[in-house]
Amino acid sequence: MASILVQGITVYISSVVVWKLIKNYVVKSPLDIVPGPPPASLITGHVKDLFHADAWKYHDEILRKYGSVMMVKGLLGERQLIIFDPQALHHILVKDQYIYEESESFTLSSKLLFGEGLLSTLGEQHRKQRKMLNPVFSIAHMREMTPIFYDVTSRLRKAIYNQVKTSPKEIDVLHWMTRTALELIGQSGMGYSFDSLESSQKADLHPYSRSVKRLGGFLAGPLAAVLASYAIPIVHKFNFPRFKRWVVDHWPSKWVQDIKDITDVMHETALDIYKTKRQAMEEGHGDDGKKDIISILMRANESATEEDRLTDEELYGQVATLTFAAMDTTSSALSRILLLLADHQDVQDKLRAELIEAKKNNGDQELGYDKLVSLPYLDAVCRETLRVFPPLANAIRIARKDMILPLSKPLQTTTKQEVTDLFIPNGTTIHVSIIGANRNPDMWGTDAKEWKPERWLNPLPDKVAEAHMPGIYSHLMTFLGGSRACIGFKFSQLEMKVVLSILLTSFKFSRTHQTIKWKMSGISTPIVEGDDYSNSTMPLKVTLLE
Ligand code: HEM
Repeated sequence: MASILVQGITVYISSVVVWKLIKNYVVKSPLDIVPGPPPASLITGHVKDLFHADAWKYHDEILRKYGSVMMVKGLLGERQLIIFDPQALHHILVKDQYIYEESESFTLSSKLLFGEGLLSTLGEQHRKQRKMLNPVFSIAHMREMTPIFYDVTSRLRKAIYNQVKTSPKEIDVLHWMTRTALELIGQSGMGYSFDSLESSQKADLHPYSRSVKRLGGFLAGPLAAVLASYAIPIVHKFNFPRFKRWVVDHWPSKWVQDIKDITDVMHETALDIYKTKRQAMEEGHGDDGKKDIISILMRANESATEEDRLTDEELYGQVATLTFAAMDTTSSALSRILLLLADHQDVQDKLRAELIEAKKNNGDQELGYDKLVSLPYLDAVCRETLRVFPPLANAIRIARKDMILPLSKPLQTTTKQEVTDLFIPNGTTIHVSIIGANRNPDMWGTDAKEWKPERWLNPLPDKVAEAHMPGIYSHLMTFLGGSRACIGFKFSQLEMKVVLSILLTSFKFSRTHQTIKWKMSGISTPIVEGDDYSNSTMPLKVTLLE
């Protein structure tokens, strides 16, 4: 009986999906039937090229050949835009941000994974959540949290020291950066410990981070795109959670069962953290004066007006969202920096010298927030890495109605027409090319693609400021701009700087014989060339300094 019911539901959902595909991409291909300037003649590639290992070469190619806008074929044959023209980005992310919104498939999938947090809400609800959360990420709170960062990172140093104390060793740096990032968001975000960082076994990765890593593999590819775009919105319309759960439990597909197990682990972990905090608060002990993000948020929420107050579901949603958003992004950035330092030993030596000198001048004590964030060379290395290699190369938005999108610079189509704005039909998918914006030679000069930390030690070219790129960080789009920009960007910088200051004053990092590639679907992740795509690793040789 159960299997007949599940089969019936499968047939129903499949037919609705097939019908929607036909309707969207055959009957109504929006860029064909709506009048306006001819962006279709910009079509030059396929969106899947954005997800290859080393896909930034593709963005560089766009820059070289087409300027700052390119039209590509989507995974299902539909037309999508890749854009990094500054004025167009200002419209998409700031001026008309409520028209160019996150896609329904993204917000609904986020809701399934993280509940009612920042990543899955839109409009008024999102605005209300940001209003409560923005103050929690203030510099004052970052300052207060700095000792927690040092405490966790000292445990990381000890773990690596134990492995390399007798002789240099090959260490999977990504593994350690992921564990550290998770423990840091656990301790400073929720006052919760995911990982003592004592064991050096790979198997000791917390089930939460194992699940997030597996999830990345499952969500890449056309099947996940079709499900997220078509099946999830259909299923979402049925408001019978227990019935939906029953169907998922009986669904005869290993893929679905694996995703279910992964999301269950993520959900249960976040719920456990949230319930413990809520209980401590209700019993009037444990949370008073705690400096972690969720404790501060819960206290602020208690005294907020009725109209601003977040519900329990929304508070739980922030726990799940922050844990996810903080882990792989910052560990990807830190792994990238350490790889670049391994390739540029001169930069590594110079940075180490700055850190040792600063600590010496601080009475051999670890630097506090203000001294650490103002170290010029450390800052230059971090900025330059986040510019050339942003962990998230693209952000996706959907036009919710027909729009005219102005451009900073006229654009030549492949049929040699010049256009100063683009007609964007309702429903068009837009890839905000973060990496294209950050490497634009019109702003950064002819060496825009090169990694040169020194460029931040001198005044930036005038064109950088004149472009008015709407990014919240250093004229870069790495953390995006507008009201959905990354809320944790100061947190991530503090994390990077504390980890680098501790590791580089204790160890030297160099390359092994293995070649590292970067997988670019979602958050960039390193893999060893020739290895399975789902096995992200980044081995480096680590030597204890005298
Ligand atoms: C190098 C590290 C990081 C990078 C490059 C990064 C980048 C980004 C980007 C590009 C977005 C916008 C995504 C979109 O709208 O499509 C975003 C959003 C977000 N990030 Fe980060 N992030 C980083 C670290 C963090 C950390 C450490 C936290 C939390 C402590 C965090 C929390 C969030 C949240 C909650 C959002 C959603 C904001 C909203 O929709 O209002 N991120 N991040």
